[in-house]
Amino acid sequence: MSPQASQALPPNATPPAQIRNFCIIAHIDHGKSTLADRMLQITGVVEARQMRAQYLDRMDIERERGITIKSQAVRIPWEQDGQTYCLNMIDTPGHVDFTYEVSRSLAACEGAVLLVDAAQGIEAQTLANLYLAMENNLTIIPVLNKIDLPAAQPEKYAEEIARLIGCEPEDVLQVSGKTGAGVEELIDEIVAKLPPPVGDPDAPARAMIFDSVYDNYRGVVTYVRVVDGDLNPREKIVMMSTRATHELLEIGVSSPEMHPSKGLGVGEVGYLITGVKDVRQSKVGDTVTNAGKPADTAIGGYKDPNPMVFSGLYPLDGSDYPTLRDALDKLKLNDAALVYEPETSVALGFGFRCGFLGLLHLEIVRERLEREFNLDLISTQPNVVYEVTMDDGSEIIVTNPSEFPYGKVSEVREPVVKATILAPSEFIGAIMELCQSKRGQLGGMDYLSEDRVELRYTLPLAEIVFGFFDQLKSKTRGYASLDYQESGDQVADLVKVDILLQGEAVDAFSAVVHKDRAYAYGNMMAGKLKELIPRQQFEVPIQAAIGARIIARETIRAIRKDVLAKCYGGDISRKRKLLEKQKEGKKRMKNIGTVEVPQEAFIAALSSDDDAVDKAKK
Ligand SMILES: Nc1nc2c(ncn2[C@@H]2O[C@H](COP(=O)(O)OP(=O)(O)OP(=O)(O)O)[C@@H](O)[C@H]2O)c(=O)[nH]1
Repeated sequence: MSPQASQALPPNATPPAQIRNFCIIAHIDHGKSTLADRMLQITGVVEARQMRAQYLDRMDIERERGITIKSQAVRIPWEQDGQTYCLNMIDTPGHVDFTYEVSRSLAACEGAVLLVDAAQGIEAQTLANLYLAMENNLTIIPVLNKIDLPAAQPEKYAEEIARLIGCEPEDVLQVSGKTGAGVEELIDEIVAKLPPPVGDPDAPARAMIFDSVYDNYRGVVTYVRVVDGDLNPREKIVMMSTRATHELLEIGVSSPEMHPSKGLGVGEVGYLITGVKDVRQSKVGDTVTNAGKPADTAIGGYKDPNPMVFSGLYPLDGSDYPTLRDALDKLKLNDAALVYEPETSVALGFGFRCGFLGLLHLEIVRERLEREFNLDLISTQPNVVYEVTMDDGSEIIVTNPSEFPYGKVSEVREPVVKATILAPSEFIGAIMELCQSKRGQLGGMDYLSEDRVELRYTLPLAEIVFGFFDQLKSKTRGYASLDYQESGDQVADLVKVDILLQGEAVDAFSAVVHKDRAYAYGNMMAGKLKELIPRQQFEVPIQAAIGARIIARETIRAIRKDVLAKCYGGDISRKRKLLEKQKEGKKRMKNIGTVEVPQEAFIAALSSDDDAVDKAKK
């Protein structure tokens, strides 16, 4: 580096030659967090006594479910050949719903540790993440983990990895995050193999945001990787996608607690605090530059988060609606991908239609609402976003099946994904059958070893949303792994099926399904409701319809439920008690026209698990 260049660096910045930025990519449960923890311990970043399992996963839900939702960076010092290096480990979220965040974390690195469980071998997510890393031109360090396990087969899987990335099996390192074996050698390898970051220290500052987290006390903490120039405290910075200007109140590095610094130079990774209160003002993928000396072009690859799956969320108890609204407002501060708007449903009352990145995202949001805000919620069947072109050329975006237009529709498009499925080869037939039944198109098939195969399919996202993963697991006795990425949309023959109670459509049960599946859906829903809705004093027809055409019908016969039937003799207080109880129960009834439907019936009919149906029948 020239002396001039080093002058441009803020006083405490590390010269790029001594920096290594890396991440760990792995399939879920292959031991990424355990390895990251061990690295922090071995390098003395976290003292052994402070160490708690999965130091980097902060949220309770993350720790309980053992999954990593939010990415984060840690600075790790490392001595090698008398030289002190500064390693930045960027933690990537592990689940398909967060692919965009993964890709931004990767873009902040020069290299990736490809971690594979030595007892499991390569899985679908290993591949998906590897492809993303290769797209970002990262140097890959292949590593087998959990070599302490008796079931480990390091030779077999080293061969598999070598064949995949084109190296020798001997080049695959062997470590155990649990015992610490091989971890020091791995850190040495990171320093030796990964290229140092390259950037222009004299150019206007450009830093990429790869994560942004809401903190109750400090507001939004933004994690960045500086590409060119430098950022210093008290400067005015600009977010290039929105042109919004903020003052840099604090800048620093996390190791892993936050330490303020005098600035960040080329190749460095750290955090910024500007006092903004909403992660939407500090978006992942955006470029930060200096307001006084702004850069002309942003770092490529920025994308707005795009909700892929929608579902209605309703409080079980209508009076909780304001609490739900406040809770969503609070969660939004920490979750740039969550969108919602108020919605009313005849069946479920007041609630919100919410958009999520995927099913896991939906589950996490729902769980946080229930746990952190003490809410009981009903969520409607998740659906994807449809684009409808009408005969007159107008376009409608449908995020709620009950708004799907009738008649005069010229074309409907639905989102599709490219799915990678990995499984033992004995299951090829079962997997193909399943994918075919879900309207999948085979894109290709490769053998990773003689008994394990990778299948690539294009599938409608809507089919994946409807329990695909569970079916895949059960058809392959749990051996298959799945990963998918959005891949545009396709024209499809889709119709809306309405469910009518006594001639009145119940919005919560409307669904957009493929034409060939309409009868099956109609019959299934009508059958389920017949079991769930108690008999009334009059006959109630349950019908499934496409527009005005009825495609399925069930009938609930008339009867009044006589709660006193079992009450012989004349104990008036007992009788009164039973009648009171019946009245109480009626409060929990929703009226669809003149039909009274217990809330439990809605929950059970909307839920896919059979226990709920059994419970509601009791
Ligand atoms: N025997 C053995 N078990 C390990 C090792 N590393 C991790 N494990 C275990 O494997 C399981 C998964 O480890 P995690 O570190 O949570 O895996 P992860 O890849 O971070 O998982 P996600 O965050 O869900 O992606 C845990 O039960 C660990 O205790 C290892 O080297 N040896």
